[in-house]
Amino acid sequence: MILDQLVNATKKRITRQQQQVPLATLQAQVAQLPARTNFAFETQLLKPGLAVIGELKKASPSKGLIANDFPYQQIACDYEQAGVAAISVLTEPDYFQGNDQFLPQVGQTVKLPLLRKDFTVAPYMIYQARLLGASAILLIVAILTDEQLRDYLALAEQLGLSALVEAHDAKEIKQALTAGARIIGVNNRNLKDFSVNLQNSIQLRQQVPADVLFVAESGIRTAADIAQLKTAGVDAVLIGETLMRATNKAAKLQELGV
Ligand SMILES: O=P(O)(O)OC[C@@H](O)[C@@H](O)c1c[nH]c2ccccc12
Repeated sequence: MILDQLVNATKKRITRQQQQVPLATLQAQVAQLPARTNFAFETQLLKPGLAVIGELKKASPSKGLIANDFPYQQIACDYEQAGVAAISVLTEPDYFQGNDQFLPQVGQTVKLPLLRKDFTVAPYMIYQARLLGASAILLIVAILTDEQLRDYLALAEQLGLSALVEAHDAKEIKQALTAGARIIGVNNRNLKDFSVNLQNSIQLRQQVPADVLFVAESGIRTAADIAQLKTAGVDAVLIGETLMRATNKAAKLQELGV
């Protein structure tokens, strides 16, 4: 199963990194940073209207290479000018051709809050996210225990990071809510078999109370998709491939009607 492979690869990578730079070093570095309390990612999604999170993703396990040419700083600028609320940056190297350094480099280029899109499996990665300049991290319910989910949410909060908690079904939404998630993303792509169904986020919308932000993720391609998601009352959409493949990001967003 792909999700297991992603988790295993990430655990290996982080173990290796932790041997080179121990957790205590990252903690000391974070302690030197000014406290951050504005939770910019969440603030952006709270604004009225449908918020768009544009994703920087060169490749993916389901689609292979998406962008041969990947001028990520330029794309980030284009996203910002096109009016997205935040940018999701894939940092996972083995399957998504991401890189941790995309975060600080994109952070230098745009003012928008950045989501570190990776498979968070250790507190180490949350300290990394803060040091790399992210405003938010991704926590995937399916790969964490309830205890980890709660602890990682608390750590993120303590470091001034928002957390997008990703669920795929009603049970996982309940786990996310119980853990105290304030932003829940419902993935339309099943990370176990890659199948995509836009109805997943639409059908699950009502499982999330109005005071928790709801993000519809994956497989969003057309104005009709956006119209349905708006009717369902989602707060935000996370769009990767459709925007990555569009030469003119602003025109694509206009076409989608967001
Ligand atoms: O490219 P798409 O179909 O628009 O999907 C974007 C985003 O939802 C997807 O990249 C994603 C959703 N959850 C993830 C978890 C890890 C990596 C990637 C993802």
